[in-house]
Amino acid sequence: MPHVDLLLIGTGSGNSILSEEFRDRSVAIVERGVFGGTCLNVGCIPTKMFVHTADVAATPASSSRLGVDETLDQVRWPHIRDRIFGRIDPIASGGRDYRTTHPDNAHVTLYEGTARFTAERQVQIEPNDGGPSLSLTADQVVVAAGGRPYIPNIPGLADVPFHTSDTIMRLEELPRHLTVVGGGYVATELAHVFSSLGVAVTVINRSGALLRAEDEEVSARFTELADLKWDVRLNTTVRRVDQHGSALRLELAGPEGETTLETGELLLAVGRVPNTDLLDAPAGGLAMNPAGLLVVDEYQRTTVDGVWALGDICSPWALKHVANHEARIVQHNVLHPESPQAADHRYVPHAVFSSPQVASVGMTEKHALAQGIEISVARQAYADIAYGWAMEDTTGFAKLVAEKGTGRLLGAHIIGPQAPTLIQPLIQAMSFEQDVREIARGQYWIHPAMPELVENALLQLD
Ligand SMILES: Cc1cc2nc3c(=O)[nH]c(=O)nc-3n(C[C@H](O)[C@H](O)[C@H](O)COP(=O)(O)OP(=O)(O)OC[C@H]3O[C@@H](n4cnc5c(N)ncnc54)[C@H](O)[C@@H]3O)c2cc1C
Ligand SMILES: NC(=O)c1ccc[n+]([C@@H]2O[C@H](COP(=O)([O-])OP(=O)(O)OC[C@H]3O[C@@H](n4cnc5c(N)ncnc54)[C@H](O)[C@@H]3O)[C@@H](O)[C@H]2O)c1
Repeated sequence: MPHVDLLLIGTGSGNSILSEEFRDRSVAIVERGVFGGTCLNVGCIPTKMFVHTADVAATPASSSRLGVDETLDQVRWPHIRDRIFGRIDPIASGGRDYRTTHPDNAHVTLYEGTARFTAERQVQIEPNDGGPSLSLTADQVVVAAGGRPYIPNIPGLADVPFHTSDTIMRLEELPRHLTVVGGGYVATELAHVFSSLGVAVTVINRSGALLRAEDEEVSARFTELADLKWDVRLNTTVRRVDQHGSALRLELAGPEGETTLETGELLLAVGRVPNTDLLDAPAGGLAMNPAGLLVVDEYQRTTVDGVWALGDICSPWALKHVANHEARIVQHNVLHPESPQAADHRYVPHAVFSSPQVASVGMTEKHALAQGIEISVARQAYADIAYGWAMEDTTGFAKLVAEKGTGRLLGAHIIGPQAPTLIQPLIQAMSFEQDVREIARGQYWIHPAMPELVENALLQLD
């Protein structure tokens, strides 16, 4: 049975581990899908390329309030789709070619197939081309096998065509109507994309608010604004789906009782599941938590000696910046076992690139109160800063949660233009434990730029 120094499962964030310091080690990589993983091929990168395009397409709809009357003449979907994937696909194949043919990677073998544990640090690989399976052992294993869309158990689903985030971005043509099931990141980002490109969108959400995990005021504002653009059905579930001519017919149960809805395309965006089942983690001795994530300690060590994990296979955040951070930790710890580093998960921020945009770090007001912390809460509207006047923004705001007395920032939540960019100084403040008074007063804030939103929010804290 072949043996390698290092076995890497998954080429998303895991692929970045192989620096030149690994050149004297034999390495095997196993990848069952497209080289480069979720973020590059079907996740962050294409979605944000579509989101930017959608933002541009949506501009005419909001420009008349500034006295500029614009119209959207045409959306050329095949051009947009092919422009985006015409950039991404060569990066994925280039990454694969680099690992398989470049002399830098003479010590690396890429196996294209599915790895499944058969013992500790031992896998069986089922090649994608149907060839004979192969077993492999390794001194060290890095599991970076990510996750995939969760497919809910809806009667009739197996007999109809439906989409997940893996497929919807490659549609042949735009439908007249799209139904999105879910109310989280993927649902709200892709609803924005398709509605801005001219598709009528219905969002079906099981709970009573979109982006329900956000601070309550942010989630409520987002839901209120979404309702103005999309047909939002809250507290509603899909009971059944059937093909009806060229359309799909959904049977819904919601506040109005049982209703039906006809739609051109169906997008399921109801969360993701880790790929631990495909790996047969228990056969490798790897412990999982109740959510199916691999159990790791602060050094990203699994429960088996010499086996490490990173990213969506073990991380409750399922965010690319977290996977990247964990990849750097694993890289260091595999190379320098004598001085291991711990991952820093203290203040993990996130952003939702919908319309409006949302960004958040740390505790919501509700979480802080639940912990019995005495808090000061500040709210600053975009409408009350100079750049907000320039944009005629009437709905965005920043909300800060700080500990009373100490000046310690506990959480920051922004909804509105450029929220993911505006929040960065607050992430920095929390990570470096800066006093909010010092950040507000101890530096210049460019006038009249958008970060005055953050400055003014900080100045309001008690
Ligand atoms: C639509 C969408 C948009 C997103 N947008 C953002 C965003 O804006 N910002 C952000 O921070 N995050 C975003 N994310 C999340 C982000 O993409 C993931 O957190 C990140 O890509 C996870 O990286 P990973 O390396 O853990 O896993 P992946 O990139 O999923 O890599 C895992 C790889 O392992 C392979 N694999 C799995 N099982 C096996 C096996 N048994 N054998 C061999 N290979 C296997 C898979 O084929 C895959 O290529 C988005 C996700 C989606 C779906
Ligand atoms: N901007 C970003 O960083 C970004 C963008 C997209 C995805 N992601 C990552 O990918 C993950 C997956 O995104 P997502 O939007 O699929 O998940 P999510 O967890 O954000 O949202 C899932 C939604 O589906 C609903 N839901 C769950 N089970 C359901 C069921 N059985 N029936 C009906 N509704 C159900 C939930 O109430 C929620 O509204 C995210 O958690 C995030 O980590 C990140």
